[in-house]
Amino acid sequence: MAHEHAAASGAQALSVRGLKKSYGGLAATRDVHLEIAAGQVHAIIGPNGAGKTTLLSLLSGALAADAGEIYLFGQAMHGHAEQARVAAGLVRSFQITSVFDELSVLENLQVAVQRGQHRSYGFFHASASDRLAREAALEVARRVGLEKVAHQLSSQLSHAARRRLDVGLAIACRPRVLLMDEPMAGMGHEESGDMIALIQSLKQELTVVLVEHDMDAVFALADRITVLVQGAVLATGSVDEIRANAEVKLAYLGEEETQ
Ligand SMILES: Nc1ncnc2c1ncn2[C@@H]1O[C@H](COP(=O)(O)OP(=O)(O)OP(=O)(O)O)[C@@H](O)[C@H]1O
Repeated sequence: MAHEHAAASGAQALSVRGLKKSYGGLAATRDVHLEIAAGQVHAIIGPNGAGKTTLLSLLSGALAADAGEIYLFGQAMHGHAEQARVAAGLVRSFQITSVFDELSVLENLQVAVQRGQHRSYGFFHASASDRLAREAALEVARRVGLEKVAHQLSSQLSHAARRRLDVGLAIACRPRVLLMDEPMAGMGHEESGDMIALIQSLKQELTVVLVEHDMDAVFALADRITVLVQGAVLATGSVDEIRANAEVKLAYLGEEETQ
């Protein structure tokens, strides 16, 4: 597969150059440059209001950047709408609104598979394509540990199961780079552990950009960490480099002191 080849050759999954976004007078993203290697979990951390969610929204295309370039395995994504980025393999998870409460887990996954289908099974006619979509949806349900509740209504899921469904919906779109916004939010210790294991398992297939406040999860998962402060990149490095970085410690200490 091209993606595996890319991972093996150390290719950049995502390159971000000079990305900028202001809300009125407030610069939420200031000239952000990022290089995210294929097959890695790359965490984005930073104090509240640092611009992490804004950055993910700019990458997914939910927000239009004021300036800058975004490349997915060398292919320009800037200037493309969100759906075109999804089709190219740049997919954001945890957009809770994308779950249809009145559909079962499996039906939700099937809708997501069919949305991303033109990339893979577009040449089959409708009924064969429906069957393949259902099989693919079942496979995704297994993949995220929801096979036992596959026929339950999505509205009946626990919080943790719903978050797994969010991951499943994103995987169903066959991402090459998965953007995850606080996957551990609102989870207990054990549920977080399960989510960490799930994200760890995804690394074999894709690249993950992870925004997360739970530092235990970040340190367990990340190959590289980028620290954002006031919309700008303060530092990028390995877990050990970031933990030892005096400027990073100061940025967090500064936050604690003001709270
Ligand atoms: N729609 C908006 N309009 C105006 N300002 C906004 C908007 N969204 C975010 N901001 C501001 O932009 C800055 C960055 O916000 P953002 O949500 O991206 O940060 P964050 O790092 O994700 O924060 P948190 O960790 O609290 O989720 C903050 O100062 C925030 O108040």
